[in-house]
Amino acid sequence: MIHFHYETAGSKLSSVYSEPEQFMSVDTSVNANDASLDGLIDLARYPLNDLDGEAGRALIDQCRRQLEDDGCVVLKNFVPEQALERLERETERLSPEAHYNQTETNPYNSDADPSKPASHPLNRFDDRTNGFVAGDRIGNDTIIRQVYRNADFQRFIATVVGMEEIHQYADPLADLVVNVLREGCQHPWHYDTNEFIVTMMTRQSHGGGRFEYAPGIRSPEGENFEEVEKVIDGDRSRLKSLDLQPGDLQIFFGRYSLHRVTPVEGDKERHTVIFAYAKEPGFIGRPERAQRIFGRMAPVHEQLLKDGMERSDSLVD
Ligand SMILES: O=C(O)CCC(=O)C(=O)O
Ligand SMILES: [Fe+2]
Repeated sequence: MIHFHYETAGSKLSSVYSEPEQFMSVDTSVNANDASLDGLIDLARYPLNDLDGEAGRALIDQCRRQLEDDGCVVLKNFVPEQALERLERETERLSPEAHYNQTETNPYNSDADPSKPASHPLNRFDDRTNGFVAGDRIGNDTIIRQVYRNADFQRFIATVVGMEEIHQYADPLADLVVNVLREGCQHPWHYDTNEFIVTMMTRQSHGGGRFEYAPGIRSPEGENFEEVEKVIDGDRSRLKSLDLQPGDLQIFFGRYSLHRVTPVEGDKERHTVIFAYAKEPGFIGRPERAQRIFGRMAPVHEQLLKDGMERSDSLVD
């Protein structure tokens, strides 16, 4: 029996994007591990299949240290050269399925606050113009889903982020998502709802499309609005900018680090894959969010909407 977990006000691991895949399908069960990482990941450099070995432990240590230092770790060329082309073709093939939901958002994905000045971060809205390919469009035979479902990969991520275990989302739209940025499109300054996300770039644009972030600019102790306002005004003094390349894997704690993807220049799309995991099994994003982000719901969301609305007052956006 599947238990549903809703995003609640206190929830740290909620779905920003995606919604589910074939909910009842055995293939999507938690901890499935039906495909080897051989050839998909550079296991010589990143021994995910031997994390208890010396090299594995060194890798974990290094990732943890970097995450502690600035909430972000990038594993360059995680996907080896010979698999890159297949990977790029894969998201290229999937990208026409992207749903574009052009909206204006502030960094908090919230309403404006008229009691604050126009310059206040809560009142700073910018275009969000990226598209998302939902998880149920990403088949079990794809490279990216094989990586997503792989037990060694999951164990690696869990160990690095310091969680006993992590689980695939039970949400068929939000579990695995391709983020598509076309020419002129951007993902403006924001925080993630998820405590951490794992992304893999599969295609880089000719220009722009840079990932920029302000490490740890806010914390559970405070929003630090003053500093956030400076960043939005163009102060780059505390920013880090990543030159992500296809095949790089990024693990990022986006809840405390303000971040954005700058506008894409040129006619080549920028693609990143977003792997979403949760602390508990059975996690499903809110139906309204699925509708907003993917332009539709999965059957499981419709069911939740029918059954669970009396709990809606405890849900946040
Ligand atoms: O595409 C990326 O590099 C990251 C996008 C991002 O920040 C997000 O989807 O929340
Ligand atoms: Fe983000």
